[in-house]
Amino acid sequence: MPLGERGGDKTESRYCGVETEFSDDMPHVLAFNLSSAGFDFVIAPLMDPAYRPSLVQKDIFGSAVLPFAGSDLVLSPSQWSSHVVGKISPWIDLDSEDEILRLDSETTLKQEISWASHLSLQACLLPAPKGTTCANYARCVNQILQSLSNVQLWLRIPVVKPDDDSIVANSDTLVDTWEIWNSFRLLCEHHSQLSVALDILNTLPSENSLARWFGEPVRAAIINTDSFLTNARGYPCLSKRHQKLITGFFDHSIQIIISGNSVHPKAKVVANVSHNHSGTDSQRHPLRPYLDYVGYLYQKMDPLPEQERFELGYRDFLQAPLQPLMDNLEAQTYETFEKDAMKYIQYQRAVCKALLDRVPDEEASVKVTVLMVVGAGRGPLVRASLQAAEETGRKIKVYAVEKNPNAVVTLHALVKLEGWEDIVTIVSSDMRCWNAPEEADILVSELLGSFGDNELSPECLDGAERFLKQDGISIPSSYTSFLQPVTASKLYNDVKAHKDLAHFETAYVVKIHNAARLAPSQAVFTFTHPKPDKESNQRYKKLQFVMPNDTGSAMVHGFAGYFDATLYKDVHLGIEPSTATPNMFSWFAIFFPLRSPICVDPGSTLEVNFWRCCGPKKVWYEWCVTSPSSSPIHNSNGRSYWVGL
Ligand SMILES: C[S@@+](CC[C@H](N)C(=O)[O-])C[C@H]1O[C@@H](n2cnc3c(N)ncnc32)[C@H](O)[C@@H]1O
Repeated sequence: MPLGERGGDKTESRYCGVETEFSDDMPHVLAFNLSSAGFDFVIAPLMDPAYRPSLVQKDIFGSAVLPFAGSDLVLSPSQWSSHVVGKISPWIDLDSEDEILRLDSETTLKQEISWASHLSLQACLLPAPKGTTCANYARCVNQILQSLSNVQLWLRIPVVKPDDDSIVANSDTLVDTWEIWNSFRLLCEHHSQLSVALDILNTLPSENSLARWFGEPVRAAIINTDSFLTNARGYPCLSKRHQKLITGFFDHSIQIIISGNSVHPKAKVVANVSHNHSGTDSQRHPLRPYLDYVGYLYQKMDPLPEQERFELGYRDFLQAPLQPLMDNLEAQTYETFEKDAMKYIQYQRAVCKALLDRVPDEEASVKVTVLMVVGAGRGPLVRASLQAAEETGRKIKVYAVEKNPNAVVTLHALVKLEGWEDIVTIVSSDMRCWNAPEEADILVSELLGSFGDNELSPECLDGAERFLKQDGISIPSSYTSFLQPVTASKLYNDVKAHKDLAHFETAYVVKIHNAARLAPSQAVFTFTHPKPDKESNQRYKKLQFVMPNDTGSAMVHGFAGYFDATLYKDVHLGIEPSTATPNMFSWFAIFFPLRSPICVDPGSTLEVNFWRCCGPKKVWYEWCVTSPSSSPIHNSNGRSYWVGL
C-alpha cells in the first residue's frame, strides 16, 4: 500500500518496507507485514541465522539441504521478486582474523546470493563491513558481481561522520562511514549493481556531509525505531532534521525501511492513528505507527510543480548538446523553446530598456530604430521585439536573419499571418556572410547553450557585429559560463556504460538531480558584445574549489556547468543555481565527466583547468584536474567532442 499520491511523482520512494526477523513461514511474514500492516515489502533473512557451513552434517551422498527461509513453492517467483528484499546473514565477516569464520562467511554469502538470483529478487541487503578494512568482503562481492543476473546489491552503511572533536577523542572507533563505502565501491570499480542502503541513526552529521549521499547510488534508508522521538500524545515522530532528510530521500527516489522493535509503548496499544489504513489486524502490528508517520511525511510534501513533473523523465538522462549552427533544428525543438514564456519576457524587457535608452521621448514618433534578430528561428524574438516597440511607443524596422531554410518558411508564414510585412524583412542567410543593406541599432540574438558560449554565439556574433553601428547595442551584452564539482554516480555510470574514451570526453546536457554539489559554482569564460577589438574567442581558466571542512571526503565524478547572460543592463537570464531565472526551462545544465573520479578531502583544494579552443572548422573544450592529483587532459584537440563552425 503506497505511502500516498504526490502530484504525479511515481518514483519508488513512495513504497515503504520493513526489516523482519528470520522466519521459515514466509507466507505468514508477507501476510502479517504487507496485507494487514500496510508495508509494501519486507527485508527478510534468506537463511537460518544459526547456519554455519563448517558445522553442517552432510548426508551420505555429500549434499545438504540449506536452511533457507522458504522455497519458490511457498511464494510464487513474482511474490518473491516484488515483495522481498533478501537480507544476507548479518553475522558474516569476510575480513575476520578467524579463518573459519571468514571461509564460512564467503560460502554463505555466495549461497545466499545465488538463492536470491534463483528467486529473481530485485535486491539483497549486504551487512555493513565489520571494521574499517573490507578488502576481502569487496573481493567476494566483486566476484559475485561479475556474473550476477539482475539482482542489485545494497551495502548497508550506517550514517556516521564524527565531527573533528570526536575524531580526536575516539580516533580508534569512529570513522566517517562514507570512507568505508568509498573504499568498497572503488575496490568493485564502481559496479553499477552495487549500491547503498543507509542506516539512519538518532544523531545526524552535518548538512554538507549528508548531502554527499544524494550523489551516491543510495537505494534505501533504514530508519531504526530508536531514531524516532515521542510526540505529546505518545506516538513516534522525527526531529526536524530527520524529517528534512526523509523528505530529501523521497525526492531522490530512495525507499524508506523501518527497522527495530516498537519503542513507543502507547503507540502499541492504539496503533491506528492515521487516515489511510484501518482494520483490527493493523492495530496489532507494532511498527504500524511508524509507517503511518512516514506516510504522513510523504503526503505532507508539496506537490511537484507542473514543470518539474514534466521534466521527471529527463532527470539524470544524458543528452548530446544541440548543434544549432551545424545542424538545422526541427519544428518540434522550436516549439519547445517557444513555450518558455519567461525567456521571451526577459528579452522583451531588455529590448524595451534598449529602445528607451536609444530614442528619447521627443524623437519617439520620428526616429526609426533598426533592430536585427539574428538567428530568428520561427520568430519569437521578432514578436518580443515588436511588443517591446509597442510597449515603449518606439518605431522599429526589423530584419529577421535565419540560416535554417525550414525555419525561414515558418517565418514567412508568421509574418503574413500577423500582417508584419511592412515592418519585418526576412533574410534567409547565415549571419556570418550576410551583406546587410544598412547598419543595426540593436542586434538581438539567442544563440546560447547550457554553458553559454557552447553553441558558438561568440563566433556567430563576430560575423554579425560587422553590421552593428559603432554605438549599437547587442542583446545579450555578455554571458558567462560557470562550473562546480559534483558527486554524480548515476551520470558517471551511464557514461561508463558506453565503454569508450569518447563518451568520457563529451559534455552532456542533463537535468542533474541525483547529485551532490560540492562547492559553490565559479565563473569560467565571459564574452562581451560588441566585442572588444580583436579579442580572441579562445579562453583558458584555472579554478580552485575549496571543499568545505564539514563535508568530509567526497567523490568528484565531474563538473556541472551553467551560464548567466546579461541581456541589457539589469535584465539577465540564466541557469546558474544561485541566480537562476525562475520558471525558465529552456536550458538544463551541462555535465563534463571525469574519466576517473577524484576523491577530495575536507578542506582541500580541487584545482581544475578549462580551455576553450578554436580551429578553422570547430570549437571544443579541453579540461583536466591538477590537484589533489592530476587527471589526463580530456578531449585533446577536440578528438571526442567538438562543436562545428
Ligand atoms: C537557439 S535557436 C533560437 C531561435 C529563436 N530565436 C528562439 O528564441 O526560439 C538559434 C537559432 O539561430 C539560428 N542560427 C544559428 N547560427 C546562425 C547563423 N550563423 N546565422 C543565422 N542563423 C543562425 C539557428 O538556426 C536557430 O534557429
